[in-house]
Amino acid sequence: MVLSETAERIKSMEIRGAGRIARAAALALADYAGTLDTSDPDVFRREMRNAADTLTGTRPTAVSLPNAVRYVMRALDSFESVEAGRSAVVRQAAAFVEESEHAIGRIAAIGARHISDGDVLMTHCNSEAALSCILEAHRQGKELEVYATEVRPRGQGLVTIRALNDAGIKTNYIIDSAVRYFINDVDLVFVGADAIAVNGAVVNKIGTAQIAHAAHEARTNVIVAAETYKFAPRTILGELIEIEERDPYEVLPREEAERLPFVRVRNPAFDVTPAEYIDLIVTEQGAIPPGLAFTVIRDYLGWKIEELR
Ligand SMILES: O=P(O)(O)OC[C@H]1O[C@H](OP(=O)(O)O)[C@H](O)[C@@H]1O
Repeated sequence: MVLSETAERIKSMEIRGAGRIARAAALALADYAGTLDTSDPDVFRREMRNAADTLTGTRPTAVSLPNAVRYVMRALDSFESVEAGRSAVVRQAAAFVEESEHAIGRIAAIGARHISDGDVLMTHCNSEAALSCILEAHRQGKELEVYATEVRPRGQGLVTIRALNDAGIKTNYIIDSAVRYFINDVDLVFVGADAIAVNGAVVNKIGTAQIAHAAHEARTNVIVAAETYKFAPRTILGELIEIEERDPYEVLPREEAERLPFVRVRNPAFDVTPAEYIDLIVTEQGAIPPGLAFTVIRDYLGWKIEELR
């Protein structure tokens, strides 16, 4: 697939989910490296950097995307020839995809341990990582019931309830604003993440913070399932994670919006849940309290203190 096509499919959310976006970007770089018709290493490196920038510019919040691109582009830190560079990019992209898919399996195994037989769970949006924990607990024979939210305006909850239905899991499909209405029936909230900051704050689909707040009030634990490559190294430097604000016409059709000149439609795609509303973060390397997020960045994303000077 042409790189620009992958970039467009990520931007339009045809390719969505922080993990899927990361894998699609890695493979797009590998494909692109194969198409570059040059024998000049400098031209090759420049064109690959342009491609990397195109991909990372598609969705600003999910740090899995720049982390994946950075991981693949490390193949070009030093290479003797274009052919060597091309092969290195393809190998690095394949390695990322394999590790990313393996991570989901590890997260499922670790996350399922925190789900008890008879639990009533709540999940939000469509997170491959969070869903893998729920499906694994079900596969282990644990009796489960799930509340899944609709997730306005793009309706990712439909993807989730289809997967839960296909697995034969008793599911309640609710509108986003019904979370606090049902939260007292829920034993555990399980969600994914698009980014995790060094202080343990979790960026995820809009509405997650409200769910976590309602869960905190109801003394219901909140578990976040996320691969280590969703942790955001640059938040160590105090950088904030950009919250993507998407097309207002996803919320209100253009013809209606144009009849309301005094109305501005706001459409943030994510929000930030403070660490104090998160009880556990399950990664493929193990489960940590949000206060230990820095150790993941230090130990798995290669960011040591000296690199920040
Ligand atoms: O990587 P996985 O766990 O699949 O998804 C992580 C998060 O990415 C999704 O964002 P979007 O629907 O792509 O905007 C949701 O916010 C989901 O929780």
